[in-house]
Amino acid sequence: MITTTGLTKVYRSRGREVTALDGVDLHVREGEVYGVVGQSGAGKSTLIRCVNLLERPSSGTVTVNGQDLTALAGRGPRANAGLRKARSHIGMVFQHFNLLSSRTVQANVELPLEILGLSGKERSRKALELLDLVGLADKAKAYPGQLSGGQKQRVGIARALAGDPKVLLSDESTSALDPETTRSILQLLRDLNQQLGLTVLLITHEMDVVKTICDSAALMKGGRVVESGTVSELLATPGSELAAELFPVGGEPSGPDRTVVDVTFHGDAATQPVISQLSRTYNIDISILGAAMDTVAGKQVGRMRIELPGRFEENVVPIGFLREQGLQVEVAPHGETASATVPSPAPADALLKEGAK
Ligand SMILES: Nc1ncnc2c1ncn2[C@@H]1O[C@H](COP(=O)(O)OP(=O)(O)OP(=O)(O)O)[C@@H](O)[C@H]1O
Repeated sequence: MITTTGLTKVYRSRGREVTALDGVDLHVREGEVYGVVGQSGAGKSTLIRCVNLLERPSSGTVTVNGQDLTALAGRGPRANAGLRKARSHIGMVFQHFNLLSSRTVQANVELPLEILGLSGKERSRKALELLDLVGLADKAKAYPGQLSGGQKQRVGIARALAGDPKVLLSDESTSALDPETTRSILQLLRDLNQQLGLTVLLITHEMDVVKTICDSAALMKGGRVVESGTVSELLATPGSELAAELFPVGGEPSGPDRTVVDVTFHGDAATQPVISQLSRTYNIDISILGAAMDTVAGKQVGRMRIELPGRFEENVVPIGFLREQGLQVEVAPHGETASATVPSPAPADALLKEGAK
């Protein structure tokens, strides 16, 4: 539904150049909720603004619903009309709502419909229908100043849906809201995604947002996408930074001569009693050092850091057992769990690398 290829944006101001996007390839499938995360300055806002051509990329292409927007942007006087039309099918929701305070809630939702040239009667019908969809039918005549932050964002979402978009772009739409309101807005976005088959591309700096509603995610750093995939794929990727941030597990080994293993559960494996099976099969005591379980896209997933008695060489078979159960298993290198007291001869290091594959 959304594809960017080699998307690059270089800002030039006062003789300085800033490369905000550096060859971004993004693939968002139809009907999915896709989250882009990254630290401040990573290029997230620039990316989302380039997707609907609010910002013109320096190079690369943006295709939305099969239409190359970058080609539309460059073709003479009629180009803008084509781009405006294409853009009307891409809704956008903003962090600070961007509502007009002098207009009623209904008139705010009607604004894009005025631009699309709908008659007064049609505008009114559509706006009321959209306000009903976002749970604000009773606030049509209120002004934005009379609404809570969550209600204002619902108006913003209703307005974004006015052009019957296939795609909704959300730029930190819950960052200005408290946790409970955030949850209700995320739920609304999820409901709209499912009811209307809406594809949602959102940018956020909150991992909880990704955990709550995203099917897929990408991590941006320095204008590049450094990791991307479905949440399940990311969890199954050894060393994935996104997976570790989504399910952070801590915990230090209780002493030397212990093997620390990070186990990722997802899919069917998440519901199997693997830890007790492991303990019974090999007659070993297992300590849980840390764990984070949650439901992502309706499926239980999580990570657990466990400690097995003995060094890695003595645990090769139990670790193999965990892998056979379909679990993602990573053996923590000695240094990472601060077990500096554990001597680490070269052959064991080689095994650790093998074990961490
Ligand atoms: N209009 C502009 N002119 C010059 N530089 C810009 C402009 N907009 C963004 N930048 C620079 O581009 C880089 C990426 O900015 P961008 O706002 O896309 O990052 P971000 O990941 O969205 O950050 P944040 O989470 O803080 O909004 C930054 O170095 C920023 O200073």
